[in-house]
Amino acid sequence: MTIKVAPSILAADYLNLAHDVALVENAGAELLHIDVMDGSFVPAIAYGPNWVKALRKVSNMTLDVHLMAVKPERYIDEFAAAGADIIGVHYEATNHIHRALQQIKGHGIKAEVVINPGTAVSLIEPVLYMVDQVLVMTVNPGFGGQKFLPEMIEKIATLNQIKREKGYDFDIEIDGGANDETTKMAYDAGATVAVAGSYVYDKVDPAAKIAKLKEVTAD
Ligand SMILES: O=C(CO)[C@H](O)[C@H](O)COP(=O)(O)O
Ligand SMILES: [Fe+2]
Repeated sequence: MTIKVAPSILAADYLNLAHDVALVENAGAELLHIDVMDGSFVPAIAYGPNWVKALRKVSNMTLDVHLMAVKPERYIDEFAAAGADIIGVHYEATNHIHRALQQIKGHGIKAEVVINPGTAVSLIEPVLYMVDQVLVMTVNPGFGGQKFLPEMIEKIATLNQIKREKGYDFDIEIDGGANDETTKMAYDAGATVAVAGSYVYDKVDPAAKIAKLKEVTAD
């Protein structure tokens, strides 16, 4: 087994997005990570549902939508209709995380709960029975190109232990600062999906970077 790779289009060439997406799909990336930023939960603004609709037309990859938005309930239906396969909502962004996850599942797609570096795994334990994926932020959300926080490895191990003890089968995803070294560390702790933005889209050879992530996590 190897880690599944989810290139983040935040680091792609926006004017040649179709090309950059095809490149990672042909290189074996399983998911495409789409960062949605509302200018409030995080300072930046990025990618509305029309982008997901357009990407759906050109890609068969699993479209992995990371909603960095306050009250994400307001946007779930639109992103599901646009063709998202997975929608992730931040624990910190809503008073009603359980209801938001129910809303996602109501569309027949995968539901993901996301935690910031400052949020403990114990806070999301009550919803772990109902999620398909847990995203452990390995940087503070909002920007690409930040440094991986090694302290987050312990959270991955804790989630992996809960998964085994309770018989859950959610994926564990990391997002932020992924490279071959940090992805290997996360994989060894139990991560099953790595989002990689700047590491993959380094303008040199995205296919080689994906191959490297697969190589270092090959069992
Ligand atoms: O959610 C995100 C930022 O909030 C991005 O997915 C993340 O930053 C990916 O970029 P990089 O791999 O360059 O760290
Ligand atoms: Fe992200």
